[in-house]
Amino acid sequence: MDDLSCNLYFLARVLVILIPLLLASLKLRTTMRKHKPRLPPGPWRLPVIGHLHHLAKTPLIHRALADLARRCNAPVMYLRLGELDAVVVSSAAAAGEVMRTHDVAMATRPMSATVRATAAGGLGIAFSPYGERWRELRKLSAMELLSASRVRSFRAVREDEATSLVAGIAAAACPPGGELVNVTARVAASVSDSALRAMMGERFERREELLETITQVLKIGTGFNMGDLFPSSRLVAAIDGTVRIAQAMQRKLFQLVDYAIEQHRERRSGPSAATDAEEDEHLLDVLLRIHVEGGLGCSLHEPCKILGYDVLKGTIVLVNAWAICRDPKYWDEPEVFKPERFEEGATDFMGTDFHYTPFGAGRRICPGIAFALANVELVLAALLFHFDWHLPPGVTPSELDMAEEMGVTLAASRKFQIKFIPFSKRCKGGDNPRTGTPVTVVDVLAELP
Ligand code: HEM
Repeated sequence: MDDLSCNLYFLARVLVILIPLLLASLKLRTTMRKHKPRLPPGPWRLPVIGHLHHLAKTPLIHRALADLARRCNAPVMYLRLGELDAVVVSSAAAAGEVMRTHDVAMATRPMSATVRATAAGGLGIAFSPYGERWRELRKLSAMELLSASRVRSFRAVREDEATSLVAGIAAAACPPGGELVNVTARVAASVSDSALRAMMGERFERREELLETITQVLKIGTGFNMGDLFPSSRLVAAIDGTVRIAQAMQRKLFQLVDYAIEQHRERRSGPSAATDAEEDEHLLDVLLRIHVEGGLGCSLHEPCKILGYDVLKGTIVLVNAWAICRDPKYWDEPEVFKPERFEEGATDFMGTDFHYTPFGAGRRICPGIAFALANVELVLAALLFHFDWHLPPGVTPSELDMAEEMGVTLAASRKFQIKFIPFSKRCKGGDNPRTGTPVTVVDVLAELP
């Protein structure tokens, strides 16, 4: 074979290999373009950190996300947060698609490294992946722990705690003391005691430690620590240190719960056990019974579309309920305190109106609604009934610092000091017109619908 034939033969062989490859790559590109997901819009991003720099202005992430969504005019917005893909939902219509239309696909909560450490990998109901185990836990909550009849059974505990709260404030507020009262701390302690007594039947000896640990867990579990955003990097996790702190907290929580179980078991087997009425069953008894009797997988995020945009498998979907609750599209003067906006009862808070979802919605809606309402309603009604509330001298309502603190739940960053003036008749133990006896918190309860 001469040189020319040799070259032509070589060229032909190259072409025979290249042309199919080129055609295949062209076809792949056309197919990919045709099937390229239509991701939601988002702001400009940087390498490595993605969109994190847009959130650096404030530690209050919900505010930064709301601001960004508004500026991008994006009720559904895509963000790359370090190594994580996230979609932020900031409108009621999109929230409805997440929590109703795609309820099943969204039913496994994302678990950041910090949450994984504090929640022991998702053993409890709140972070258990959607599946058989979660269904069992949910059934247990609905039928045994948080049912309407169980919540009713703790009525005496609630009334007792509310009475102590009112008495404590009255003692501090009545002359000659007449001091300012830290209402945040007092209400938090009272509601916690009520919940702990419902769980164990007694005040927990190590209550302060337990409440402090829970408060810390709620503060660090937001999912926005550096270790959460770069989960594959051991270096970032080591420098950030939050996961290590979370592990220590989880150990502490388990220790405290073990202690509570032991204390409860001892009490149940002690001399008073025989006199305990059968209906005197607390939440810990129910759990221990089920543990003895026996009883008690993971389905992930399918890809789906929200308002026409593709949300890919593995994406974290954040419904910014805070932003939706402040959207003038749904609320008249959203930043103004107007309790009368709820008077007609036109807005549902049980997960059907997606512009107001304080308890969430869909499959993972809060199962503790009845328990929560019974406590909140009584405490608020008792304090409003017994006292006139005043701000500390010289402070006007517009000067009140209403800023919130970042955490799993958003609490006011500042403790509220209130001057409580007992309504004089009630302060002196005035008469209940029906019974002729002093008005008590039980009378307040009776007035409730
Ligand atoms: C005013 C008080 C409360 C509020 C505002 C509240 C709010 C919420 C919210 C927003 C969720 C997430 C729902 C979702 O993902 O769609 C939730 C979940 C949950 N809440 Fe509450 N909650 C309150 C009180 C309680 C109480 C008193 C209990 C128990 C005694 C409780 C137990 C739970 C549990 C176990 C979950 C996780 C449910 C699951 O993942 O299946 N909550 N709560």
